[in-house]
Amino acid sequence: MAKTESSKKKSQSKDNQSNTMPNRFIRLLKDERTHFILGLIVLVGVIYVALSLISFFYTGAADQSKIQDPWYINMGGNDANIENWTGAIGAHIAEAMINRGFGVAAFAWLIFPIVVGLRLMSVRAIELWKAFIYPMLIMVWLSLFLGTTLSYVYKDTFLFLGGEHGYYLGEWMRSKFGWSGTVLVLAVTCLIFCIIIFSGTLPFLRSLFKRKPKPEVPFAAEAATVSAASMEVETEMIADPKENTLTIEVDDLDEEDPFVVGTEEESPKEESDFEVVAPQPETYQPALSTAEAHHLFDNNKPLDNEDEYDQSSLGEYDPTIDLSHYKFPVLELLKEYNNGITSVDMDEQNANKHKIINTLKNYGIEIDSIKATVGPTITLYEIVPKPGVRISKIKNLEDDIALSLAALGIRIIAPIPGKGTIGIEVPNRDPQIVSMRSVISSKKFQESRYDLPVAFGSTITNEIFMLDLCKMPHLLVAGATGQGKSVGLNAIIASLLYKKHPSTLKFVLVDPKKVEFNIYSGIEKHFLAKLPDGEEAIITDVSKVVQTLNSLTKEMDDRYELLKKAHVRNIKEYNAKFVSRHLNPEKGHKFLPYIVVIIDEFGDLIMQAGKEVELPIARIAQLARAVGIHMVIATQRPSTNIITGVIKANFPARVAFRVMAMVDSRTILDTPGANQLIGRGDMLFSQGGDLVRVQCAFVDTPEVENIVKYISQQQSYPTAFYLPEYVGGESEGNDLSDVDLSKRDPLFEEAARLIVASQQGSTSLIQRKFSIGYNRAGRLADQLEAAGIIGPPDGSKPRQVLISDEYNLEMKLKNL
Ligand SMILES: Nc1ncnc2c1ncn2[C@@H]1O[C@H](COP(=O)(O)OP(=O)(O)OP(=O)(O)O)[C@@H](O)[C@H]1O
Repeated sequence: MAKTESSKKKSQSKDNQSNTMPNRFIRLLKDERTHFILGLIVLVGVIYVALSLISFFYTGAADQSKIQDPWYINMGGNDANIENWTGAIGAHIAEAMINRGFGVAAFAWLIFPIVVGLRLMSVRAIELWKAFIYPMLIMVWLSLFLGTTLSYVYKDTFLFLGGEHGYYLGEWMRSKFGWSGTVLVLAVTCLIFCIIIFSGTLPFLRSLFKRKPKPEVPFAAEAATVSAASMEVETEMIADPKENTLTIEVDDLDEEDPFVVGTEEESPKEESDFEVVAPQPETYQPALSTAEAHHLFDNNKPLDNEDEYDQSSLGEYDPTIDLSHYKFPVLELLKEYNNGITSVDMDEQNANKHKIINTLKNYGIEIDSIKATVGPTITLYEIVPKPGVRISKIKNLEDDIALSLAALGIRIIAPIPGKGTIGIEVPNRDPQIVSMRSVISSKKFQESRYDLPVAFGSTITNEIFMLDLCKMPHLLVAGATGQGKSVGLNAIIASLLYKKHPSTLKFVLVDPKKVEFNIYSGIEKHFLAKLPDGEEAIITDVSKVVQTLNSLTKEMDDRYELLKKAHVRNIKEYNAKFVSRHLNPEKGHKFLPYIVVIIDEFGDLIMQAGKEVELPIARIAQLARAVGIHMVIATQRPSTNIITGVIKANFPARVAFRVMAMVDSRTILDTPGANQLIGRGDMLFSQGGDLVRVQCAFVDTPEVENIVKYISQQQSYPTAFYLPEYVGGESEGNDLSDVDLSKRDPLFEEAARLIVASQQGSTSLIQRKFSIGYNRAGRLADQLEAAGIIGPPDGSKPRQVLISDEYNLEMKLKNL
């Protein structure tokens, strides 16, 4: 009972406290209605003052003589017969603001109270400092301008257009700086205000200093101008023919623009600055003549020009000597699909820009700027969100943006690595073909000094995308059927054919589908490698594939043997030593061409031959880099039973064409993305985690036929390049296929370290060191052989140790 009494008292005293005068007053001030009423009062005041100012122009002359006290200090003065519409007070306000103050510019005083009023009424929230500073700057300047220029009429009029402020300040400036100084100050301050206040000023001023487009660079100008005109877009084009870039700066005056001039939510600067860039291929060359092309490629050949002949007569060996008249394929064999130039459809660009901005806005995401880079098939919109926007929020809008743009293949990169922006990739309405010809004729390809140059195509920013297969060192290509895989493989082969002499490169082509590589049979004696008893150089039969792969592992072991004898670490050093005649051919030394193994539909092989194929592939992938054997394997079934852990671990470079499911993309690239591609050669390249979106160069069957015909008509070697005969099939090979590396002996790693440290592949050493029986040591040796750490048994001699140091061993153990 007593408790309730005391709590009652407590609540009463609380009520009393909250009802005290100051509290009530604070509540009143916070009340929404109070704000509205105050805002309304301020706006009414503004209207009153505005009317007084307007009225001043009509009644000022008549009232002038009645206003003795302009600042209205003596309010009890004679106010009779004042004609100003707002009475004596209004007349005095107008007189003070206009004539005694800033002239007509005095209207600028009204902006700030309007903004305050609207804010109080919660009608519009505009930043107060902007509403104060900008009008003040304009008022001071305008008053000075009018006061200076119209000073001579001040004596004859009741209306001082610049006010006394303008007049006296102008007088003072003229006395200090003279007329010309005053004009200069006015001009410069005007420019500074414009730069601060209007965002279009700076691009406009810059464009005045930039070079005008030349008539001989007409690309895309027409399209852009036509569509720009139809959209009432003020478009300014700057084309630099030397850099082959086209920059279009757009001042979009579209009334649909969501910003309202003068509001702070979207200032004109932020959305009207829409830069569209369509970088052109760095050096696009029109078709070279055959003669020029010969010249070009002859110069590029590493060892096939006349200088080298001279050097060989001085003692250097020339590996190309047998086919010294070999002519590299010429550009004319390839087709021109377009002029290699990306045109810009401003209509599309602006529409996409608006849709992106509006979609983001619908989800409450404001942006600072947006820029478009137009590529051959994809446009990259780079946006800078306003501070405070969470990146994951934008990333989650992928589907909504795709829906609003009604386009497939939208990819959001948030953030773009190395830049502070967010990228939205949108497919172009009219995708352009990147021709193999434009890629081959590019400066980058022509001047490349890569050992195995592979030109894939063009990036979004129209740069030629090239890689050195030697460095990759193997490549995994995957993509659903019909998305451009075969074209991609042909592009790889074609770029190598354009750069390599038959003496320096051999292909092993595996084609279980039997249709893709048949076209290359014409260059068998120039460029293909095969088994000595192989009838066809293009391998289509699964049993032949197994034999060929095993033969390649033998070639690899033989090459390692040669490298070891020559005391060099890799094929490059070996060949250099051989060319300089430091290696005796009588001792089995020979010039070693690179071998590129290309396997189309690797999935079919794994399904049919399983481990028989996987193990040699894994072994070659692990070891063959140093001896110049590189693999490109392609599959349209990117499932985990085909792209196994062993394959993935050994193929760090991967190309993904479009796949149908995100899980497939993850299998190939370890990340989603390939499921969002648009097909027809749209691909993602990944190495070490970095993803690059590339439009694969298109090379059609007739073009490949032309290249093959051009080469096949020339003098060739008498036969294809013969791979060594594979002899270990019945004995060690069979034993090894029984070895299951997933069930390794617990001593496996210790034994491997022992063998590599001692460089002795001896089973009895393992037996002794670990005090184990002969059978277990033998099993360990077999496992070490299957893992590619030691070679096969060699009679009574210890087995060869294939790993030279502990570092390489650790890498290998990690990948097992
Ligand atoms: N880079 C490209 N540029 C333009 N179009 C392309 C490109 N690559 C492929 N295409 C188009 O896609 C079609 C299919 O390409 P391709 O034959 O390479 O597919 P694929 O993935 O090898 O299919 P499959 O696995 O069934 O052989 C081509 O005929 C061509 O029309």
